[in-house]
Amino acid sequence: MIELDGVDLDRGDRRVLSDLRLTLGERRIGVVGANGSGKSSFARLLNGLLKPTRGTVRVFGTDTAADPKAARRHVGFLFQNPDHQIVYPGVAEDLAFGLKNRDLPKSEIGPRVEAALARFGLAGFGERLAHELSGGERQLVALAGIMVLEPRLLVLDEPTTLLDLRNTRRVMAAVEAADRPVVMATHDLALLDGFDRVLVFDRGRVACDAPPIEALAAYRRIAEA
Ligand SMILES: Nc1ncnc2c1ncn2[C@@H]1O[C@H](COP(=O)(O)OP(=O)(O)OP(=O)(O)O)[C@@H](O)[C@H]1O
Repeated sequence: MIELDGVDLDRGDRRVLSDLRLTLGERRIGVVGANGSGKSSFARLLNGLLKPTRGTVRVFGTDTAADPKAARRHVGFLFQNPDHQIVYPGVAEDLAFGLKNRDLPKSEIGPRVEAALARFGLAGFGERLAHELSGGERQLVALAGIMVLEPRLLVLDEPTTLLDLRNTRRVMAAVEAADRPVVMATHDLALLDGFDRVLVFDRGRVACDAPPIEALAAYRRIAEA
């Protein structure tokens, strides 16, 4: 599903990721690490938002640097702040936007938008204005906006950071129910319970790559060192 081969990433004049060699195929993959350890940079490599300085990133066989457009079709990317994602004022209008861009016939767009909203507990929200929704509802709209495009993989960059407990639970229930693989960067270690694999980043390198209990223990050791 995801292959990183000898990947370095420089941002500005700094090396922020070093020599990443990873093959990822699990259903739920967590990414943790201190502030500035490289989690967001790693997530952004997966859909071609950032290109490696050295090495290759392949997602479902697509080289994200050579064909970022195809990479973005494969990978639905959710930002920490849904306001970076929601483009149109109306909820249904916003979800329809991505589908129109994909030249879907008009007759199919409405039903697909309705179905995506219903799936995230947002039935009846189509005519609401996004800026009038709560932060958690907006994050769910942003997630529905990605899922409606049916990407093969979801990459979520700290999707619950702005949310209260109730909305965190709603977003995580939606993530758990997602019928496709998920890569999620987070500072909230409790969310990784039940994940298959967790990567612990430390200063741009993968310091531990293990199931949650072992990985989170390693992360705590690094944080306390
Ligand atoms: N546009 C940029 N130009 C230069 N350096 C950058 C840029 N964006 C990020 N960095 C640096 O890259 C490093 C990794 O940042 P990144 O955002 O990937 O970390 P992170 O683990 O997601 O951090 P956080 O937990 O704070 O979100 C940091 O040292 C950061 O200062």
